[in-house]
Amino acid sequence: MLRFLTGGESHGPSLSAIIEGLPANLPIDLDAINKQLKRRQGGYGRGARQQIESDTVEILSGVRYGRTMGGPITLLVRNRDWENWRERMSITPVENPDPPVTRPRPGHADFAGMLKYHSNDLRTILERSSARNTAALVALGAICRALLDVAGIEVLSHVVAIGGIHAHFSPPIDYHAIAARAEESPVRCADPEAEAQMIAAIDKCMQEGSRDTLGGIFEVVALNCPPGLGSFVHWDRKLDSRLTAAVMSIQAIKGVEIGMGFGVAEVPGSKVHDELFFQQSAGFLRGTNNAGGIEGGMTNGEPVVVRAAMKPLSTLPTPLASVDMQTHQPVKAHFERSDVCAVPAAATIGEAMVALTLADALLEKFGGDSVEEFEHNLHGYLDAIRARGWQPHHAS
Ligand SMILES: Cc1cc2nc3c(=O)[nH]c(=O)nc-3n(C[C@H](O)[C@H](O)[C@H](O)COP(=O)(O)O)c2cc1C
Ligand SMILES: C=C(O[C@@H]1CC(C(=O)O)=C[C@@H](OP(=O)(O)O)[C@H]1O)C(=O)O
Repeated sequence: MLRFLTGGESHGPSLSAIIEGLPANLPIDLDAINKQLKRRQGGYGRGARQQIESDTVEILSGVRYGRTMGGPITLLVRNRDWENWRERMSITPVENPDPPVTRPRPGHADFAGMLKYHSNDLRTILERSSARNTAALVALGAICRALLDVAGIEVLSHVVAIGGIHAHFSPPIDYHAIAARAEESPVRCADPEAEAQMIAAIDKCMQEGSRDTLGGIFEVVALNCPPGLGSFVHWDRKLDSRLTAAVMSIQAIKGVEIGMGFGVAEVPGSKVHDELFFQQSAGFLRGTNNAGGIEGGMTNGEPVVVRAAMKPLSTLPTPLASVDMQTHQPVKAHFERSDVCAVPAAATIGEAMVALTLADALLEKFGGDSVEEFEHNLHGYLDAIRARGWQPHHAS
């Protein structure tokens, strides 16, 4: 069983994470983790904070000579901005504390958090509710990718919509090509026409007089998952419920769908279900992948396709109506600084959450205290299903 926890505040000294349950001898590449952290910081529309931060990981336990040792792995990502917040984030009481921030931002965790944690200062709420913590999750996801690599699984993403502007792709869909093109795009969108319009829409939201924020949709795809990860036997073993919960846990994500998603409700079954074929040379084949690679809570061998809708960020430069939590007077919500659009960053975080979920599902099915044992179990299973006609298709 894979277990992980993160700690840390947005403007505290650092973020930290512990992950436990990964097998020994898994290769861990610091550059590969840092590459993912850099991807998360990128994307057109991010605010001034990303110019302060330059995220890199430090590994404090669980790895020796570039390989896991089988024990808990402890990670640290420092917050550079902490230097500017030392006094305001002091762990010990200070003589002149910062005045409390009392004007909750509609849409953020401020209002419910202040009531729930009996706080008169929304700063104590935003520090942990902030998506800064996703840097720790992306570092964890990067470690899990090492296990996915052993199984040949790739996790990719791209942005499919920002501010109501949608990318269009004509079949056949080549996920490698889409992800490679998205990697070059400032908004991580592989459709050049939509990309230009998305950039223009973000620019508009940065201009005086029309300042605002934008949400959107990203898609995460996991290629080469063996059939049979997850299970239908209990609600909490179903892979679709685990993937959607993991992606929904990302700040500002308000909808998650797998494959055709909500579209399945609109058309008859004959237009939804992916017909099954068999060819001696290729094994089992599907004509379509409306199920998004999951049937009955299990991977079916097709690409796993997860899409998520992100709301526009709630720290608005032209703040919305709020109420001062001390005086109960009508006020404008608190504003310091904010991202305008973080959908490209959220796509990277979505990949990390999918990688964490798939690593957990792989370990549940194949187990093993060492990578060698894990591989032995994995190959034993793959040989067994190959004997029944299954073949990997290494779908693009
Ligand atoms: C990568 C990323 C960056 C974010 N940046 C901001 C931001 O700059 N300003 C903001 O108000 N919300 C931002 N958010 C969203 C808030 O963290 C989120 O809306 C808030 O915690 C409330 O949670 P909820 O939207 O899930 O209900 C960001 C989210 C992500 C994933
Ligand atoms: C720090 C990050 O994102 C932050 C997420 C966030 C929020 O409310 O979620 C608010 C902003 O924080 P700040 O007010 O310090 O600029 C973002 O910058 C990050 O992604 O590294």
